[in-house]
Amino acid sequence: DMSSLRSRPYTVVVEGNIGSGKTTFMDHFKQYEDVALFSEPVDKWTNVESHNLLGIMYKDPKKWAMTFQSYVQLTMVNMHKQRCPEPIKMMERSLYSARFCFVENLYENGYLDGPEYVVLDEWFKWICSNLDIGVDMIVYLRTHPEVALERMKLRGREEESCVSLSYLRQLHNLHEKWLCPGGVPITSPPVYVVDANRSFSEMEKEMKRISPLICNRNNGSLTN
Ligand SMILES: Cc1cc2cn([C@H]3C[C@H](O)[C@@H](CO)O3)c(=O)nc2[nH]1
Repeated sequence: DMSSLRSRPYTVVVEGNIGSGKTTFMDHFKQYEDVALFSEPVDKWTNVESHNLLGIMYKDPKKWAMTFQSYVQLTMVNMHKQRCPEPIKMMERSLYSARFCFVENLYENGYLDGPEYVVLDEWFKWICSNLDIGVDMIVYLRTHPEVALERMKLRGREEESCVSLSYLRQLHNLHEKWLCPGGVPITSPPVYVVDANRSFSEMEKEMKRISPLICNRNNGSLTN
């Protein structure tokens, strides 16, 4: 079959605000042996040679945003390039949300200065044009920022204790601008918007609706 011609597995990226339910959504796919799950390497971001980059970034974003986002970019490239034997690779976030949501937001808030923003963007452009960082599908867990805030508080990640509703609103708007400009989901790569404001049991139904789109891929077929 044509799958041997593919240099990478069919890649699905799960995107969404802080507290949008990405981990819960991805846990549903543990039951499929054809799907390899790659979670955000938060454990790396909170312990790089004993430095908690996530923590210091939230405590002093002006000073540490560049350092943190530079390391996030490295770990996300690593995740994109991670080979997996399974035909389907599902990633939590991507190089793209790093650039279009988080870096953009930090720059808009003045936590990244012009030179820092430009250098991160130069790295991003070089990576995109020199490495195969292809994404075949995006699942966008869309939430109201108020819902995301409540979920984030429930989870209680210490580093996020200072994250405000306005910060989540900014990130929400940047996700919308990137994935559904003018309210219309982009088609390349295709974006499946999931209403993630709903309860877990209702989300289960959504996952059952989405799963066939993801799991019944006959890889490499030209008639995608
Ligand atoms: C790609 C990417 C993920 C990501 C997460 N984060 C933050 C948001 C959450 O508080 C935490 C875990 O997602 O890291 C960030 O500031 N910049 C990021 N860039």
